[in-house]
Formats: sequence, C-alpha cells, structure tokens
Amino acid sequence: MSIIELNGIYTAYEGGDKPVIKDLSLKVGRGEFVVIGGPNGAGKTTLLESINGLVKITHGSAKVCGLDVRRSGPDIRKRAGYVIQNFYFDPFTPFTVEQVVMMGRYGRLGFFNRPSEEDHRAVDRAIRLAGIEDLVNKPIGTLSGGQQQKAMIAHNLAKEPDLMLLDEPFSNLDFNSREYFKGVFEDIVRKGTPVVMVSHAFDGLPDTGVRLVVMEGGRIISDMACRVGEVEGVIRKACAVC
Ligand SMILES: Nc1ncnc2c1ncn2[C@@H]1O[C@H](COP(=O)(O)OP(=O)(O)OP(=O)(O)O)[C@@H](O)[C@H]1O
Repeated sequence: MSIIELNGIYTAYEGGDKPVIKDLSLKVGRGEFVVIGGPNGAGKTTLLESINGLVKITHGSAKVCGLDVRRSGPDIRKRAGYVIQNFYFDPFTPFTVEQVVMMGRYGRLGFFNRPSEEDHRAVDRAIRLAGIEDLVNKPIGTLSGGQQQKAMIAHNLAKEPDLMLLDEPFSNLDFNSREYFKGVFEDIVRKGTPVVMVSHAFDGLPDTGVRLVVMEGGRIISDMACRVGEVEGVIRKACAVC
C-alpha cells in the first residue's frame, strides 16, 4: 500500500494566480527513502506542504496515510513528521527544549491531556537519539540554529510518525551531525517509515541507496532509483538543471 498517492495534483497559494505544482503524480510506499532535489523555486517545499495539507490542492487526487488530503489535513499532520526549513524560535519563546519535544506527542494525546509514561519514554528516546540531553531544560529560543534544528528533529522523532517529511534538515548542522542524522533517518526507513527529504544540493544522501526525484517548474522531471555508488553519476545525468 502506498503511504503517499498523488495523482495529477495542482496546488496554489492563497491569492496566487498560477499553480505552483502542476499535474504532479507521485507514489511513495513503506520503507522508501525519497530525496527531492531541483533548483530554487522548483516547488520542493510546496510539494511537502501539499502532502501534509498545508497548501491547497486545487485539482487532482491526493491520499496520504489512507486519508484524503483535501479533507483530512489536520489528521495527516498528526501522523506525518515535518521538519521545516530554516525555522527559528523567537528568543523569548516560553518553552524549554523538553516541552517542545513533548509537543510532538500532542497529536496523540491531545493538548489538554497529561502525558502518559509512554509519552515520556518516547520523548526521552527522541532526546537521546538527537543527542540533546544537555539542552533539555534550556529555553528553545536561546539555542543556536543547529541546536534548534536538532530539537525540531527530536520533536518529530517523538511523534513516532507514519511518514517523515524533511525540508533541508541538514542546513544548520555541522559535518559530524549531518553524518549522524543521516544514519538516524536511514534507520527510520529501515523500520518501514518512508522519508521524503528535500535536499537542494543533494546533501546528506543516505549510503543505502535512495530514490531521487528532481523537480523543475512545479513538475517532476526525473524519478529514479539509485544504488550506493551510483548517486553522483545519476545526479549529474538527471540534474543538469540544479
Ligand atoms: N507562501 C507563498 N505564497 C505565494 N507563493 C509562494 C509561497 N511560498 C512559495 N511560493 C512560490 O512557490 C514557488 C515554489 O516555491 P518553493 O518554496 O516550493 O520552492 P523550492 O523548490 O522549495 O525552493 P528553494 O530551493 O529555494 O527552497 C516559488 O515561485 C515561490 O515564490
């Protein structure tokens, strides 16, 4: 069964006169690691936000986790992790790192319910996995860009999502952290959860082989499986536009 099933979708921003995504079809199943590349403005972020219902789909059909995206955006967002590109918290944001990671559980437990033992265990696991144990009591807005990014990855890991959407998740991370999180994402895929990662420079490609999707002008212009060792050659061939 496909986790993502888009058929001929068009999407437009509020007030935008032209569609950004045009006649795009994409199927992603369990255990797939899909990397989306392409030039600035190609529609990569818009595609992620079409998948989780944040951008309006005007034509075509879209199912994610078995739900109709046009009707069930909020439910899909409870089940899909989404690490946003270049997101920064205001320095005065009144939440600690641990609270932000716990918010990843709210889709399961509801805003007003008390976290259970299981929620605390999931949060502890995510914090450990992201290597931010020393930051848990710090106000999120006082952290560096890279530390905030790790906290947001932890927030999405704590969610234990059915699908993980990542928008340039390595942009603020140093080399060692990139290598480390690449392994974390590979592990999610190995356990069956599909990952769809936007990576402008095809950065942080997993060593295990990957499906490379290249976008330009709101369309997919290339979609191919690519085994370990083939990545560079495939990118050169597929992505003269990048
Ligand atoms: N909130 C918005 N309202 C209107 N148009 C938008 C909005 N966000 C993006 N766009 C437009 O949609 C198009 C695609 O943008 P998008 O951010 O999806 O591209 P991208 O491939 O992710 O680019 P980049 O590599 O620079 O992040 C661009 O022309 C952009 O101007």
